[in-house]
Amino acid sequence: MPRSLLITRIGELVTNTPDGTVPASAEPTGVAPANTAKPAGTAQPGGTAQPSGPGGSFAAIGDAALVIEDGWIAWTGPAAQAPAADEVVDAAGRAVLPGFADSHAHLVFAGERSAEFAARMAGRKYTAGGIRTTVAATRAASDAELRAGLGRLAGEMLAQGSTTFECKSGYGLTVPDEARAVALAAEITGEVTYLGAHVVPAEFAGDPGGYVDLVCGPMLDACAPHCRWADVFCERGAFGADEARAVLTAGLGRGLLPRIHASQLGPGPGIVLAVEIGAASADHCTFLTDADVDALASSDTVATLLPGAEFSTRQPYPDARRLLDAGATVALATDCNPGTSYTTSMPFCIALAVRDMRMTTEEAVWSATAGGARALRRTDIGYLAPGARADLIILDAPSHAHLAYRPGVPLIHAVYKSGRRVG
Ligand SMILES: N=CN[C@@H](CCC(=O)O)C(=O)O
Ligand SMILES: [Zn+2]
Repeated sequence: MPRSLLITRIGELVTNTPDGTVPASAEPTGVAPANTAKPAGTAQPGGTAQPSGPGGSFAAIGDAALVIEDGWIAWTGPAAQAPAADEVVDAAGRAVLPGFADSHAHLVFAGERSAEFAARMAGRKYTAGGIRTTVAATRAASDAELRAGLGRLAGEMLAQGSTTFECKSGYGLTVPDEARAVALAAEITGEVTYLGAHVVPAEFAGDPGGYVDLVCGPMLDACAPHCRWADVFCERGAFGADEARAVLTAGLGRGLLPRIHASQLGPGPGIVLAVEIGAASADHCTFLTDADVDALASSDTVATLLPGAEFSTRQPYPDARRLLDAGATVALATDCNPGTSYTTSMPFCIALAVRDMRMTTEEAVWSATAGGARALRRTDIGYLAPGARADLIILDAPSHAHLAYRPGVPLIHAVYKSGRRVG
């Protein structure tokens, strides 16, 4: 018999309905379609779920409980109806949420670029060229140094409630350095992304086509065994549409699913390309055209917004409302990297999204959990109902809204991954 754990006296249990269905054992209330603006609802027991939008729904139960068996959610519902279990945790009125799914992070690097950040705050503009500074430091670092940095950042993420995170290469840009980056990333996450096409390294400045050939050929061969995803920075100063298509098509040929950095620094072809090629996600989406919004709204490609990057580069935030109102699925992620967004905090990104991108608290939490799961094409995380992995967080607060209402405050009381307490 599997050992069971009951978490009870939950003030607000955020369940989510990522696939548009209502969890069988729960009667969620306070349900707001993730794709429409709704006032914050207070979770209460009983009531009826509203039909969900194409991007799934935020849903929550008040005075709730959940049961974990063998690392999976076995039951959710009103605390008064909770079944007995081998162990009991008293949440004492705290909120319980699915763990955050951070679907965009660059964690394998050495050095830091605080001087570049300070110069930007003093008025200098961000350019993709800063990436080369980190490439030089990363190439010079030992495996042990890179592994230590990766472990530190992964620890920060877990402590702030990210139970799943993606990790890209992209600061090596030689065959051995990229292969080393993805191998190190694979030691700590299953969501490893090959980003050999981050920028053209200085030694290929006179031969960008030669670099794309390397990325699509020997570098891909060396990296593919460690990766699930291929990515490309499709932007002026990095790679154009044809090069991006070549890289993502080559990745598909090796079984790597596509995702893309698109329209971060200006409007460009990346979002439409992402939809055309069936990418799981188009990331940044800071500069949107009507065609971009239409393409995202009529596709399975998630728009992953990275407000930490706009915060740290002092750019305008992406227009989340326009995407949501058009029916696109929106995810939030940290974009943790030493250049444009040196944060590992999903709560910080949620606060920015609510305060500065006019997302409701429900939409922001859905996007940071179920939205991130969608962006990673995962059906086992991002929600809490039978069938979901028991990846969850207990907040030191009675409701999810506190994540935006109390910005900068460490609100993560406990973190469970596959039913085991890890933070
Ligand atoms: N835009 C491309 N890559 C990173 C920035 C990397 C850097 O500046 O080091 C990003 O997602 O923002
Ligand atoms: Zn990025």
